[in-house]
Amino acid sequence: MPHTCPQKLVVIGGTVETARRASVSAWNGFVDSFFLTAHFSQEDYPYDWLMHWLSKQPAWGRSREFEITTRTVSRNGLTQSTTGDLEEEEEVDDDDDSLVHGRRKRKISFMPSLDTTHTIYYRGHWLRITRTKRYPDYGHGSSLKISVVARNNDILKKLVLEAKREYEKDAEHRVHIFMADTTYGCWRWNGARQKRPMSSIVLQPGVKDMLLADCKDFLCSEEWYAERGIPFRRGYLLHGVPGSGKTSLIHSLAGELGLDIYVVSLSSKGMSDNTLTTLMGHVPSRCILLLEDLDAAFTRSVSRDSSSTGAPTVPTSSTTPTPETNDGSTLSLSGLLNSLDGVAAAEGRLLFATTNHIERLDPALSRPGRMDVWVNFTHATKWQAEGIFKCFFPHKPQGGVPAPSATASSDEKVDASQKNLPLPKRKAPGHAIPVLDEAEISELAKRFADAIPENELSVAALQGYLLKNKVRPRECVEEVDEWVIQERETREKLKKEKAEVSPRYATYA
Ligand SMILES: Nc1ncnc2c1ncn2[C@@H]1O[C@H](COP(=O)(O)OP(=O)(O)OP(=O)(O)O)[C@@H](O)[C@H]1O
Repeated sequence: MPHTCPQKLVVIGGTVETARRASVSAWNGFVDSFFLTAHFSQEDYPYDWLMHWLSKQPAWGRSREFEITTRTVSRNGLTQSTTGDLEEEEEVDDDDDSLVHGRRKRKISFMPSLDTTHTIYYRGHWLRITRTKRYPDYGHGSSLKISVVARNNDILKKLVLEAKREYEKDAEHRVHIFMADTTYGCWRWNGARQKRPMSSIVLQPGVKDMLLADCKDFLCSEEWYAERGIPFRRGYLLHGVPGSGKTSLIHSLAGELGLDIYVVSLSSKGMSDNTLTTLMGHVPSRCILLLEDLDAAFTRSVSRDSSSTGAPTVPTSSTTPTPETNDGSTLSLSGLLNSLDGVAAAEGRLLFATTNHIERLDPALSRPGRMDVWVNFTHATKWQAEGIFKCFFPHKPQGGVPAPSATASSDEKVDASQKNLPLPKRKAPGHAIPVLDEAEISELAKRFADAIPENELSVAALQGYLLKNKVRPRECVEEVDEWVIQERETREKLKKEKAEVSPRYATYA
């Protein structure tokens, strides 16, 4: 019979497949009965510690199946972004020529491939490691399963602690940033940035020290708060003109205090009372929670300039929710207040909020208890202009070694023997930066500050000008008057253009 063969094959194939599945499930049952198993979800830190630890294990050299990636996959900061050529490199090299051509070499990582069980020998035990996708349909959310044959879970505890220690050692010089994902109501790791030295932020004398001391004092006062029944939280409101260093200061403080930053943009699409409450419930106890552009949350104005009305569109009564807006956002003032103060809100977090328009904030939001410390950021003062100039152009002091600069990298050291040479050059990517002596830098910085009008231009604008002249300290000072005139003209032009588009702007500006 011509039809018998395929039918037989189907039956045989089915039987073999059923037998295979039965044996796999029997084997898994057998293994599970002997193994201790720990699960780690991507949403939580231990997952990152272990992925970091795994990526460093020499055992990967012998593994027959693994994933190689250059994409940013976790908050451990080991992997770099975007695609790269595998044969090209293994590490980023600071002296690399490719930097000159605007392209950094990619760092590659070995990771356990998905749905494959890997076996690694660790402290006298064989670990079985499996990474799986938790939400394959959505393309995110991995989890890690580690099984080991052992009498108790000591070995797993040791493993997690070792992975944590290694992770923290590597993360020491970085600040991890997490962004709110309003679609899933969770936090997504967004990258790890090099810590920014506090010395690179130029503010009026005493401001940085005051903030740093306040944060440190708060972080070690948990008992004090508990004894008095005060919620263990502190809020800082940084308000003022754009480009004055609010965000930079927060990043710098996070580095100094060794805290991660959790960023919420309240005006983002899909933000609602429920989402915000869920997010707040998942903020860890010691971190910086950053609410960006607090005033934009309720105006729903895309523009942050003075032409928007500024009037909150929510009723000032803190109990009435806002109607749903076009972008699906249903965040209300009461929702925001509840999520900041509610039972789900994390204890021990430092809340930083930034705004360019403090006058638009509802008093309920900025009252003490929610925002305990207010700092006003203005346009650059002469004092700041002098400070930022000195940051850009470190001097060669009496000893011959240039003072560390905020913008100088560690390889930008000048040998003491160069002390008496005219204009020694410092190495920088593609440039030679002249190192002047202290007296000359001080004099140039003073002249630069004299030419900068008090409280008129943003520090960001000064930084832009200095960046353009980063290898020309003397010329930079000679040409600064001309630059100020140009800046004023540009601003006037912009103002006029905006006034034409929105006549109301002229009134406010
Ligand atoms: N006071 C400052 N000291 C050093 N650098 C500064 C200062 N102010 C601004 N800058 C520089 O200007 C740029 C913008 O600064 P930043 O983003 O911190 O300003 P911001 O006040 O948060 O602005 P916005 O309100 O628009 O968010 C950064 O590159 C930063 O290095």
